[in-house]
Amino acid sequence: MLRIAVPNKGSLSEPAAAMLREAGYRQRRDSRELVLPDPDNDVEFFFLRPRDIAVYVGKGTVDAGITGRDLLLDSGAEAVEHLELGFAGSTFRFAAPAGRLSQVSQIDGLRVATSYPVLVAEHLRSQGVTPTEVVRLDGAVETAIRLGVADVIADVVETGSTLRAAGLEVFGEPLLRSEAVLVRREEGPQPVGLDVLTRRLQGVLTARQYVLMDYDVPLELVDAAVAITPGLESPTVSPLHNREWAAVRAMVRRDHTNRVMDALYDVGARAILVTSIHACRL
Ligand SMILES: Nc1ncnc2c1ncn2[C@@H]1O[C@H](COP(=O)(O)OP(=O)(O)OP(=O)(O)O)[C@@H](O)[C@H]1O
Ligand SMILES: O=P(O)(O)OC[C@H]1O[C@H](OP(=O)(O)OP(=O)(O)O)[C@H](O)[C@@H]1O
Ligand SMILES: [Mg+2]
Repeated sequence: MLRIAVPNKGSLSEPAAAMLREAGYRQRRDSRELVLPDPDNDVEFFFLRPRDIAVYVGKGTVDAGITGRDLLLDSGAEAVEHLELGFAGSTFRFAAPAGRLSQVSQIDGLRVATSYPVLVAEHLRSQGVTPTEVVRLDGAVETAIRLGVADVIADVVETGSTLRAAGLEVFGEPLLRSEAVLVRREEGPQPVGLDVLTRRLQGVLTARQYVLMDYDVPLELVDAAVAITPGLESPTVSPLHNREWAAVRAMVRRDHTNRVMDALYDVGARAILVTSIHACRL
């Protein structure tokens, strides 16, 4: 039975559960449940703190887990990224009071507050920058400068509104781009069942990223239309009752939907229909 760690709290928790549910797995109804067997799918879920998940996976007590790339790197655990999951995207950045600092080298001799001390210390070392102190805080890191605990912070930035509200501004290049990832143990054989979990999650990613597009097009324009919708492998072209026209079905990137419909209409396609993909296995 594959043992899978899932975030029990925080920003990763709800989207991780939603993704697993879409992939056909049972998910807990009560947020106090800590373990959830799913015998029909031959897996067992363990609800753990997102920060601890890479540690459990690295030690081999669970086979795989969902966490953030930033948390994985900060953990120093013997776990590696197995699959990007496409949610909880963010950057990890240095920030200081607006207008005060412009490059990472200026952190030399300053105090940095962060919830990700390993990641930050390693990054600064790789840049040859030596802060006087890396102060580890649990959260609300943006307040550390105002309260005099640090001169600079390093934290997760999504919209930037938390930084703005604290009068702070990012500077230097991002330390990394993070998102939710499926992690597995670095060493040893691949756990039995991980391939099925991976295919199911990839199916969810594809179903979220693509739509199905159907349209009718005069036979002489099929090649021009198919060039616009090449699909993942090759689009389906079917005859219509009116023998001068064909029906085409292809997968199209969801975020390209309207642009592709405009282009198809311009080449002469009509009756263009778009449908969501509920589930898929490529
Ligand atoms: N605003 C955000 N947007 C996207 N990802 C975020 C955001 N805040 C945190 N994360 C991601 O969530 C993970 C951290 O989860 P964790 O549960 O430790 O903190 P949290 O989500 O900030 O929750 P809390 O602060 O309530 O404990 C990291 O991978 C981080 O990149
Ligand atoms: O760029 P934004 O869209 O503002 O998002 C980034 C903020 O979100 C998270 O904070 P959270 O709300 O989890 O509080 P915390 O600092 O206590 O973890 C993160 O630590 C940042 O502070
Ligand atoms: Mg937080």
